[in-house]
Amino acid sequence: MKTVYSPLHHRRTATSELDGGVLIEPHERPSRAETILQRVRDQSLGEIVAPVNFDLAPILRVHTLEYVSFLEHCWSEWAAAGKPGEAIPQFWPARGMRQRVPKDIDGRLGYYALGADTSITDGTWEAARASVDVALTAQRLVADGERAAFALCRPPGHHAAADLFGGYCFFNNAAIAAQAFLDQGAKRVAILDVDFHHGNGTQSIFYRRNDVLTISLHGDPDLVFPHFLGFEDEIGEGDGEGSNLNLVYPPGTPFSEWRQGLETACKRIADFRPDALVVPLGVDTFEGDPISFFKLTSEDYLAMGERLGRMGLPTLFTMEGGYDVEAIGVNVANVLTGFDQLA
Ligand SMILES: NCCCNCCCCCS
Ligand SMILES: [Zn+2]
Repeated sequence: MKTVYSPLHHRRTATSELDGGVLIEPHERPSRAETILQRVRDQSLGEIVAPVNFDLAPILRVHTLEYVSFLEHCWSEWAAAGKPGEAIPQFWPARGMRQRVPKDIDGRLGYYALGADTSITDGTWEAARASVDVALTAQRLVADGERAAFALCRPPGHHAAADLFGGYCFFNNAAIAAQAFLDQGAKRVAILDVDFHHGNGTQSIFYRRNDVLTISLHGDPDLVFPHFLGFEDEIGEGDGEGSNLNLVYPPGTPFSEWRQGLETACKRIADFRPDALVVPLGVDTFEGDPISFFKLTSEDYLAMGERLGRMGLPTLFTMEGGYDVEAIGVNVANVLTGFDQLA
């Protein structure tokens, strides 16, 4: 399987993440992508491909123009306001407040943020754009006939909604790629999010549509980020009713439990008869992950990949979460190896 990678992810090197009331070194750090890339190379999983540069058009098929413009100018506006640290939202249009975009950068940051865990810094825009190019280049490989491709995206994307950033995400790489399949003639696309956290952004982007089936297996939002979406009664709305499936699991969930959800998801996808499958691949389901609570082992990722391969669908993997940096390379490569073994 080919891997698409861009060194421009290094432009996203935030130094602060607000966590537990203090600023820590961000969990979502450059070494994640470098560790994965090294393992892909060590395992000779396939060619490493540089991305093609795309313009804003594919992004604007998913995200609003105002949001994109906010992301492009946020850092310069923040710096121009003389703020000493990295751009961290502090004020939100909370319940009972007006849902409008103010002029002031503090107000604009809060309007477009779903959390304060994701600092915006110099270079974030460039890295987020490159991450979309990585996803769209991998999508093009699959659309042109590759059985599968791995978009080594950083920053990740599955928490980003049409006009929301957070959870370390800015552009929803998987949603943009899914929309690209449709714009290139696909009738139906399935998105199966295996990250530990609910793919809230992806769900909300396609929630009222029936041409994209969105499925997510994740930790109980009552107990973990994103907290306010991802419950099992969210099945889609309007034309999209029945096109969203959330499978929620408790702390300590092992692969033996998790894989039953994977089976349910695979059956749902087979019934949907998609032309392509997009897999937002987070490996923060790993037993050693510092911010999650499932108990998958590194070997389990081989079985996960193998099951996905058995779907027999053109498949695009987009890198999402996974914060045990020591283990992330093995865990990601195991999914891809498991998938490929059926090639
Ligand atoms: N104390 C943990 C803060 C977690 N912040 C959001 C997690 C985003 C995961 C993206 S896959
Ligand atoms: Zn995650």
